[in-house]
Amino acid sequence: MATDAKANRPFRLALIQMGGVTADKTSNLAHARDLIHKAVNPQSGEKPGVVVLPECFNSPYGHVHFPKYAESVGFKKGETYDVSNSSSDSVKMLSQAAKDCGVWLIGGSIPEKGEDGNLYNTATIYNPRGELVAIHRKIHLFDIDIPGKITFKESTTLTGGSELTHVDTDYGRIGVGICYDVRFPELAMIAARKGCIAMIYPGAFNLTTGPLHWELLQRARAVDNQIYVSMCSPARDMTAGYHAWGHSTVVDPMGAVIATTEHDEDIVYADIDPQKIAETRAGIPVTTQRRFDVYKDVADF
Ligand SMILES: NC(=O)CCC(=O)C(=O)O
Repeated sequence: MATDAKANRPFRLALIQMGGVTADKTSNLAHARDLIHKAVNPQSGEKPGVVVLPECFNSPYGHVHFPKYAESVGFKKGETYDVSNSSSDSVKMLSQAAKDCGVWLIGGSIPEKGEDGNLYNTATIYNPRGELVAIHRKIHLFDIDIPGKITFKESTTLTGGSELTHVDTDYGRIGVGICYDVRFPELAMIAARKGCIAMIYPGAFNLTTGPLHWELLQRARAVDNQIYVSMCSPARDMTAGYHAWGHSTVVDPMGAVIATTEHDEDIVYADIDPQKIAETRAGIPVTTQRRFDVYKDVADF
């Protein structure tokens, strides 16, 4: 198990279950900015250290919309990215909001036009100085067909990313995935073994799979890996083309749901305590009982 993550510290996590995403990108960005400011000024309680927006917060969700809303992010791994020169209105807004509010910001996801000309579903992540420190391109595209219920094919216009994302924050290392990525247990398992204290997924499940799988998948990823797991959804809008499940949730390392909501616009807060990970692993020591000598193919990462 990797040990080179920064020292872990407790923090408050805020999930913005944003509503009112329309065809007007400018108004979506303004609303997201207002909600970030609202999230860091809760009526009571401590300021959150990490704030999360949902999947596809600046555009309607659907493959026909991605080409029209796509922006060039321009981030190159390992390089300092000058956000002030960015051509992306979304990146500029998110960077400024993270800086103004002094928080780590997992900026949901946006349709991104990559340097290779492909389109990606991309999360951009900022430190409290407003610097863009990482991006995550959704690896597993949401291509499903449940006859009579839901057919969705992100790959019509999007390309899947090919890198895992682990961000060293002031509170510890955090893994990031996007929505359908949660169905692939390898992401959370590798993140936990690389020292992540949490996996956070901006996401937008639907009314068919949401009731069955949204919470189940988060609890499964948490219990298997003894880390915090959280998903941040948009609010549900029955007038939109895609009906999101909502229920933004935080699950602790024992698999307990410690914060959640229904489907309207809301901000969900939870306290993340690395000590809870240590206690869980001491009590149920699966992290040291693994038998990679028996299933060694899985250990090759
Ligand atoms: N936006 C998505 O990736 C949706 C994933 C989803 O609904 C699922 O069931 O998986």
